[in-house]
Amino acid sequence: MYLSAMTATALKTEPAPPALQLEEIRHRYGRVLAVDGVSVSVAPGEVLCLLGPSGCGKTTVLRIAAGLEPLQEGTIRLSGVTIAGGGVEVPPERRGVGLVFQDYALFPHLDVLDNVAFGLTGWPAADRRARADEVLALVGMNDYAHAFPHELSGGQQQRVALARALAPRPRVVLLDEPYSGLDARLRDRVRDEVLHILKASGSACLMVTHDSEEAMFMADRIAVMRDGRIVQEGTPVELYCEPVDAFVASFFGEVNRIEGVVHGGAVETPIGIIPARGLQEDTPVTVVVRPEAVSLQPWGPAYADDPGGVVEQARLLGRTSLVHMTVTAPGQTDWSVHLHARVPGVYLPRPGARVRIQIDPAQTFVFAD
Ligand SMILES: Nc1ncnc2c1ncn2[C@@H]1O[C@H](COP(=O)(O)OP(=O)(O)OP(=O)(O)O)[C@@H](O)[C@H]1O
Repeated sequence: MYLSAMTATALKTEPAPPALQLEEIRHRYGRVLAVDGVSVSVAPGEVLCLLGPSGCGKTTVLRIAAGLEPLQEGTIRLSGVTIAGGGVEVPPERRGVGLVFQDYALFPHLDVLDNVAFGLTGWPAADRRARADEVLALVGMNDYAHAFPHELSGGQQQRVALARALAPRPRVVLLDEPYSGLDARLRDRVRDEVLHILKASGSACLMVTHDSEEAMFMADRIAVMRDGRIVQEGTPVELYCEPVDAFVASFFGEVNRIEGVVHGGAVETPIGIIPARGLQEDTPVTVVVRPEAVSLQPWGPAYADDPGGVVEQARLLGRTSLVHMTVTAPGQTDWSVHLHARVPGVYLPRPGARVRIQIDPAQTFVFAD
């Protein structure tokens, strides 16, 4: 086929529209403003996780994207085409979107195979069967092809629901806590498989979770939500290493918090002087220190001027050990904080032992209160 030079240039330079784009979504349940101006886009082949605590509005965003909740305000586009907003409202079954929702149940009167094949309308019979078998094998459920949903555990039903959503190779997949019914070992395997399936299929995925580790495992980008709004969006590395506030920092694992006040561009604390760039004199602040930012060494006389802690408890958690300490400011007896350190491997100093502490500044943050 002949393309004019101009068309060819346009084809080369025109970026593909997002597979899914939500713009300024607002949603009320009666007087509750559940979603307050959420905008996100997911590129083809990208996995974006909405991460936030219970009640922050993330499921509502996903339900609106799916069409399970009518859009009240905003616009939704699929590959650049408006499917909801401005008087348009395409019903869920015509959006070409794969859904795995807690309440989007399997069809009770169909067996597992037929549930999975259901969405493959228009496929030749042999291809439907082959594709259904293929996705059931991917989620480890091909032995149950002829079982009915009521004969399966919650976790097994969830795997079938995943297979059903992925079978038609949709452009966009919406997942709401898709692994919540699975035990830890199965969850690790299934989510690993789902990630590979999504990446191989090129489907864009918007996933909701309250579990930061799950979000970091799955996501190319994460949008953290609080009270109906997105408070920070970025790659997992950006969110972990440059959180915008203590809420985001603490969402990526338990943190130590130390209250203080900025003096001369820094905050003096029992664990040392922490730089507080860009914050005004006398600003009350919270210093956030990840437990993995704290490294420990047995105490020695050479460390007399360094911050030191007295161990209260030490527990092995598997790959890491968690050490609870009281840290007292050098040269003072009545200014101390309780601090947790997470150290690799088995490191279990006995209660009462003195340890020298060092803090990794890259994992220590100062936020104005
Ligand atoms: N059908 C409904 N009717 C009334 N209020 C609702 C409804 N669904 C959700 N809400 C309210 O809207 C807010 C957001 O709920 P949503 O389920 O979207 O949050 P979430 O972040 O997904 O929480 P969870 O992780 O617990 O599912 C909450 O305050 C919730 O109580």
